[in-house]
Amino acid sequence: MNVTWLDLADDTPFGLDNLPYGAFSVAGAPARRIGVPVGDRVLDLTAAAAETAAAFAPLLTAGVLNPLLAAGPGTWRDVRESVREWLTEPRYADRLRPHLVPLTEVTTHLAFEVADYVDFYSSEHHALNAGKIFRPDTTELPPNWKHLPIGYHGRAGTVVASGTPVVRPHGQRKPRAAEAPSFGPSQRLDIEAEVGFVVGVPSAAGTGVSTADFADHVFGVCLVNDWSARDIQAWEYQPLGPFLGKSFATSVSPWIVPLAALEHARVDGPPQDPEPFEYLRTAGKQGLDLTLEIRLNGHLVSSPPFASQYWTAPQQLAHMTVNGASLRTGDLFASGTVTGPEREQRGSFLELSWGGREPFELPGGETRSFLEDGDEVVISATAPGPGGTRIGMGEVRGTVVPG
Ligand SMILES: O=C(O)/C=C/C(=O)CC(=O)CC(=O)O
Ligand SMILES: [Ca+2]
Ligand SMILES: [Mg+2]
Repeated sequence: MNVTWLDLADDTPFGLDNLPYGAFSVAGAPARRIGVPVGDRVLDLTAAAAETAAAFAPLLTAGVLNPLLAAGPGTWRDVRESVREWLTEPRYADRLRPHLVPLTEVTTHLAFEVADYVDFYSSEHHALNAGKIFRPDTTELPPNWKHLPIGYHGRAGTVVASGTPVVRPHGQRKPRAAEAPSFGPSQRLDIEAEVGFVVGVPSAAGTGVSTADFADHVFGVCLVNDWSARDIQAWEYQPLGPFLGKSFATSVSPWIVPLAALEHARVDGPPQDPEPFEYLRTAGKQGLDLTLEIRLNGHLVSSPPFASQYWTAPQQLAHMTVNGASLRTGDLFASGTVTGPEREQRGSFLELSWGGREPFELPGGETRSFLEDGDEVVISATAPGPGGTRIGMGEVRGTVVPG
């Protein structure tokens, strides 16, 4: 649907309306470069910017997106417009063709150096399910849940690139029926399918970022798998919240989709009752109609709808800075597990197997409650693009290896 000198399939997830950014290398040349997937290739943006003597070329030589993230919305727009121009105007074809690498030949890496990492808890369906499973006497949301987007600060240093093997964590756990805790490898290793937001422009301590200023700070969106050891988590988490049950690995997808590519995905968030405090109010469409898919060993096990999240990303950002906490370039905040109202829209195995009490079936007759060694989980997502097209968010992949 776009005019381009490239050979692009009409239904490619990486068309000219998408143009996400990531870091990659190729065999024999380990230096990391910034790339933009288009069709079945990756444009080496580091080389293309140098080739065309673009003013922003120096922002693309660090092997991570951080300098570009820090440059802010004006530069983000310039880069996006330049890439579109390069890929549409035939006069660039000969100069840029050498900088297009087949996607199958690249190794992707963490796209940005993660500064701080925050994880929220913004799906009402997930919060209700998790409450019922972890706290069987609970039938309702916690009393604070509809007043503020609950979150916790996670471990930035263990955010890993898609494809990084996930080592089964060891820790303390105490099944409800057991008298005393025991120590060993987690027996309830799980996933959480989430959407991550990547901060570009920092904010000063003491100021806070209003919901209206979201797009002045946030660069784009990725997919997150917040690996969770449910047995370690259940024993350790009260009263301070998640600690070792979630800090061993958090996987992120390689391509960061800029907010500009998600204009057609914007939808109203669900109605909020009670009306939130002034600093959490928003106007316009602040939700995103992303459809996630979770595959276990190649089998589709769930399709969580992101549009069903109660709290939106601008509200999460406003909340995490309302106390005056500053933002840094590379901060990552994740939505929390994305779970919809239906069984086949649950974003964790905890929910799919209802705490292990209802193992779910895979094609071929196998069943699962939690992850076994060798299991591979792939979370992918698409978003509406212009004219009925779909934009690909890529995927985040990880295989469990014995601890
Ligand atoms: O309800 C609980 O005790 C625990 C919930 C979670 O583990 C979820 C969490 O990490 C936040 C989220 O991903 O929604
Ligand atoms: Ca989580
Ligand atoms: Mg984690």
